[in-house]
Amino acid sequence: MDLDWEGKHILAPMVRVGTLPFRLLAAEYGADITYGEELVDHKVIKCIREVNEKLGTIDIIDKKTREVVFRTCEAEKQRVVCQFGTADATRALMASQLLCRDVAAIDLNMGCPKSFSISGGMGAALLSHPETAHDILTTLRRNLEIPVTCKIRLLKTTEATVELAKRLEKTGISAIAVHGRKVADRPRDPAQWDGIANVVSALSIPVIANGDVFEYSDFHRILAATGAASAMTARGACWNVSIFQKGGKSNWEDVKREYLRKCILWDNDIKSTKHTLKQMIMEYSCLEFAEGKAVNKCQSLADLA
Ligand SMILES: Cc1cc2nc3c(=O)[nH]c(=O)nc-3n(C[C@H](O)[C@H](O)[C@H](O)COP(=O)(O)O)c2cc1C
Repeated sequence: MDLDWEGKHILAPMVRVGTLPFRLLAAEYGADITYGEELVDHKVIKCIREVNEKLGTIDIIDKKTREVVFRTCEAEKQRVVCQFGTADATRALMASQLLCRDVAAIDLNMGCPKSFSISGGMGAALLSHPETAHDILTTLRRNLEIPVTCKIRLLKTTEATVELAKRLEKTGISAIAVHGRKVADRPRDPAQWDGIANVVSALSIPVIANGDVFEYSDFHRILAATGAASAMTARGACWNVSIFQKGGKSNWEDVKREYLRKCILWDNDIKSTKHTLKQMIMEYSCLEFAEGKAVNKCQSLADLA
């Protein structure tokens, strides 16, 4: 069954941030669809799927190291999207098959500009290899029963972006997220909402607009400016995940406390927990102050608590 992609407020994929506690908290504040952090296919195909009776979760665990690569639970099954970093259709399918019964959709990352991704032919490298992206998406579409989507950036020209988006649409994907920046742009460069609007005008499938949603009212602004079906936020949510709340953001201290409470409840990875807390502190305070220094020193969730 397809997901409804219309009028949704969406948590963007974020490495080291978008793990189970963060996604559940986003949903509690009002996020309709929550993307997990990018999972690299090479890593996932070395994993097994285990039911964790103690926590009530489904865990995708590395066979050798027992590292939890992805953790989810029944409560988010209808809204969690699993994003893959991949450059190969067979590997992408093998990785997807391990967890497709536990998630609402599978997404292909076509926007990550980091050298690790690009050098492996993943992320933004796929923007210049549409034939590979096409191969991956059609393979996933033909073999999976859940919706398949992808997330792109803008290309150098409007024509190129629209041509790519149309080509991807033909693979039968359910929706496409467009981050309104080019590969060379910095996060602080303003997102080009008009670039997203051009893709919306050219496609029939739902477009998810992404870039510079920092307040609840920005969801409506970006939808009005682009004509997109739905809107997605990354940094706005990372800094204060209560951005999804209609009545305005909650107190930052309360959000941090609730995030940590959920991390303890779901036994979240300490590195991911620290990283996320540090992102929050950097935005609203400073890592050099007592709290930031204390978080830096912590080695366990108990220390953080
Ligand atoms: C901490 C962080 C991690 C990110 N990780 C991913 C990722 O795993 N996959 C992805 O497609 N984009 C990733 N992005 C990009 C965001 O999903 C989003 O496209 C970008 O930040 C623009 O949205 P914003 O202006 O709301 O921040 C990440 C961004 C941030 C800030």
